[in-house]
Amino acid sequence: MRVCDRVRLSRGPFQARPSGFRDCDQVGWGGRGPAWRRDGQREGSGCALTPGLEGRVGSLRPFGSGPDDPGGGGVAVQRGRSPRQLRASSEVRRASSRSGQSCLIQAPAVPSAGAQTPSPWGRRRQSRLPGSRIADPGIRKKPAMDLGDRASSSPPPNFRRRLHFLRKSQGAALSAPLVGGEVAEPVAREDLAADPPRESRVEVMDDKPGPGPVSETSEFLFSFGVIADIQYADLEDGYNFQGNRRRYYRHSLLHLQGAIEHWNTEGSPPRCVLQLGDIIDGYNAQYKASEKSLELVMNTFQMLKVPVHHTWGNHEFYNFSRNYLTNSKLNTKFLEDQIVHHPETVPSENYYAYHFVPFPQFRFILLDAYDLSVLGVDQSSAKYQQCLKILKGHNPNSELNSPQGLSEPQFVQFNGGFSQEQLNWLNEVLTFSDTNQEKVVIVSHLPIYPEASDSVCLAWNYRDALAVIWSHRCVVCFFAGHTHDGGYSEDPFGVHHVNLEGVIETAPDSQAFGTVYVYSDKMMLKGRGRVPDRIMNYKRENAFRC
Ligand SMILES: Nc1ncnc2c1ncn2[C@@H]1O[C@H](COP(=O)(O)OP(=O)(O)O)[C@@H](O)[C@H]1O
Repeated sequence: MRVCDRVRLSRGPFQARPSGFRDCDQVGWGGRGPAWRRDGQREGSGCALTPGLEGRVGSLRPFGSGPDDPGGGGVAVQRGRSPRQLRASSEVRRASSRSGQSCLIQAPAVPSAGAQTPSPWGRRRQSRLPGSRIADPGIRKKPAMDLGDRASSSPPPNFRRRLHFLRKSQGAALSAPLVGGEVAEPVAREDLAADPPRESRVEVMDDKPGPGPVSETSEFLFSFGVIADIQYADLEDGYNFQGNRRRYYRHSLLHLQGAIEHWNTEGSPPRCVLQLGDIIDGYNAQYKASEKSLELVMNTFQMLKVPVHHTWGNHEFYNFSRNYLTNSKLNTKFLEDQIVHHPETVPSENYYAYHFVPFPQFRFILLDAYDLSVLGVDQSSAKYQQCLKILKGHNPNSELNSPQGLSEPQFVQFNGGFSQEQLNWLNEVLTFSDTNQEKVVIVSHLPIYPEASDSVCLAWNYRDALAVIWSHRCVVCFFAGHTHDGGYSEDPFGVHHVNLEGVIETAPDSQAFGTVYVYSDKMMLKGRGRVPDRIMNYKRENAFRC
């Protein structure tokens, strides 16, 4: 990867102080394309060039530019390349949009994760989704965005030293991670493996080729399960909003049972299971079946022999208020880890987020992607008014669930965002993990990386979350649900973004869950059914290679 000519860190009201910002070449973000209405008619025109890539100074419009917006830790990268050069150098990929829109995503000029990471099972897997609509090939330019004060923000601490180090190291493989601009000792393998099972094996599904030999130096440590968007309801099959994806409301419970049976009988049981949100469907509320359905699904989870961590998604809020959820079995905060003498790593009660340690030196962080949301909050509350203002400020549609015409299509009612308070807390936890050489896995219902997700499904202020994560070296991967179609990308800083395929849109003869096998040098997602396998190497140093 090339070190960019210049990197700018845009700073807004975002208070978290990054412990060091890594350089990157270019980051691509989802654009907007023509929309198809339910009746199949097309609305709107061709795809817009990705915001920020059309000017000579690449820019990502930072969230939080207004007084009511949270965050503002967006990044601006890539200078001195014309739109034509950018288009020529960037792989233009098409991705489907759940809104029925198609969009073009400008992939980074650097080799993308899909290209860098050899497919573990011999096939190259992409985040390109089945059934995607192809975007209009005509690319419409938008005027460059005004960065205002942010463009002239000073670079992060240690930036110059870091850049100097990177330039000096061009061509040389960096094996040691950076901490605060200094070269740190590599994490010793022994440190990672306090008491791991002495085995190096991965189960292989019959329908997939084997993963190939696991390196002899790679030591298996532990595993965990992942499952997303169960959306159970006692209803006949239906369809998604666009009417093109079948939803198996009843069968989703059987899929869950199958996953639990699998995890319960694995030779080396997973340490825990991560439930990525939308456990029951919003339709339950209409039929006044919310509590009954939740009970049914939770009773099924009772069969699981290991702890389950529940994330909250939009469908949780269609069924229940935030207050209700806080006092329900869906609140698994009691499983949190408390770090003695580090009160800054204790989450506030204002959002549903916590961290835990399933295995020594591995910290998992569960985030609340609806911390800023109009869902589940009392409409008379100040928070509701604040969130509605943010949403309406970015979405002028009368139907706030519609992304039609939006330059930032993630600003829809069924999404939400992270408050500054939560981002500051995340920054503190990641700082602790950096200092203690921990590896971190982050979980959220909403995805935050455009390359791995439909742009309509991203968290409102996904850039702020990325800015925090990218300012630390400890994060290995970010698991999200919500899209149902799945997706994957390794970002330029070596963070693997996995969007898990949703159970609700999984046919009865298939499956949708996975087990992640954690090794001393990588994580391997073994997908079941329509969940693809992934190898996620701990390769943060790649972000600094030329
Ligand atoms: N393009 C859209 N325009 C208007 N409403 C939409 C649109 N997409 C989704 N919705 C509405 O938003 C809500 C959430 O959508 P849904 O597809 O059920 O979300 P999820 O993918 O989380 O299951 C539903 O009430 C749905 O009707």
